[in-house]
Amino acid sequence: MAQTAPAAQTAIIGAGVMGETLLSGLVRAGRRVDRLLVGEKRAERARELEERYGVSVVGNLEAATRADTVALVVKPQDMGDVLAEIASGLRPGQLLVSLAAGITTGFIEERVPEGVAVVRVMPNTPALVDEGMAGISAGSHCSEADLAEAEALMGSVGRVLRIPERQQDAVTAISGSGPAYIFFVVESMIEAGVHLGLPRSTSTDLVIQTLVGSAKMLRETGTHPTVLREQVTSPGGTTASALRELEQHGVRAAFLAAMEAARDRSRQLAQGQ
Ligand SMILES: NC(=O)C1=CN([C@@H]2O[C@H](COP(=O)(O)OP(=O)(O)OC[C@H]3O[C@@H](n4cnc5c(N)ncnc54)[C@H](O)[C@@H]3O)[C@@H](O)[C@H]2O)C=CC1
Ligand SMILES: O=C(O)[C@@H]1CCC=N1
Repeated sequence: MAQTAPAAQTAIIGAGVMGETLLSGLVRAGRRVDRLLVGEKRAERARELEERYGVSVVGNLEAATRADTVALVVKPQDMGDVLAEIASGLRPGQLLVSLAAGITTGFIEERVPEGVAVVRVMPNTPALVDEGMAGISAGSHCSEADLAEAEALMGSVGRVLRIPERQQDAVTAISGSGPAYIFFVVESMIEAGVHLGLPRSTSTDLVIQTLVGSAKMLRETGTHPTVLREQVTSPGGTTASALRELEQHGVRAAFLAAMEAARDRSRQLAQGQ
């Protein structure tokens, strides 16, 4: 009887917020848990993941040696140490997918054997509900098949866009950090509702549904946000009064400054700062 080849094995090294987001997404997408491995430094966290997903948590070197695809999801500052730990177990033909902000494919390629393919990814946390946005860029020894493999990995938890690596710091500032800006706006609107005298639960319901409805309109109508904003803004009405305050408080300029700061921080992380 013909033997079917076992499914490829994927390892996730670093299973904090983003690593678990990827792990849970792969499990939801139907990936067999016995084809997944995790490397995680904190013993308590490792136990938690073993109990929650039934996944094997092993040493980083073992995870990297046994896997075909290795996702690196540690902090940028820990990347050098992890690569030093796993380099001896890596071989040509394997794929390394880094999800770390700032870290370039060049940084990784210098520290692993030649012929190991590297893809840099900037994901975001909405991947937890399969609505992630990931920008992916090929390293210098990366084939179309490698890039497609990384695309499939991230595609199991949301949308994927192929981008030149020089755009990665900007992508980090927009979609990588972006969910935090949105949650910050949501928090601010909920607090404002409480100031206006609404019960907190009412204010929370109103803000969240307004956010979801607005996001759906953006995606489903394809109408430009300026047009959608104008449709809400009746001449001499309430929205115009509110928007004048936002302009006077420099909110638009604040968003530009914030995203420039995030982009610059991503560049600094690349220098190990
Ligand atoms: N949280 C987010 O929204 C996003 C995070 N990222 C990137 O994902 C990476 C991880 O970020 P988070 O998950 O937020 O951080 P985190 O601190 O929640 O997770 C990092 C995990 O790596 C583990 N770790 C540290 N050193 C290790 C080692 N030597 N071996 C094995 N495990 C080790 C830690 O114990 C921790 O569980 C970062 O590089 C970050 O830039 C990218 C996009 C979005
Ligand atoms: O704050 C950070 O550095 C990471 C990268 C993008 C989102 N979180």
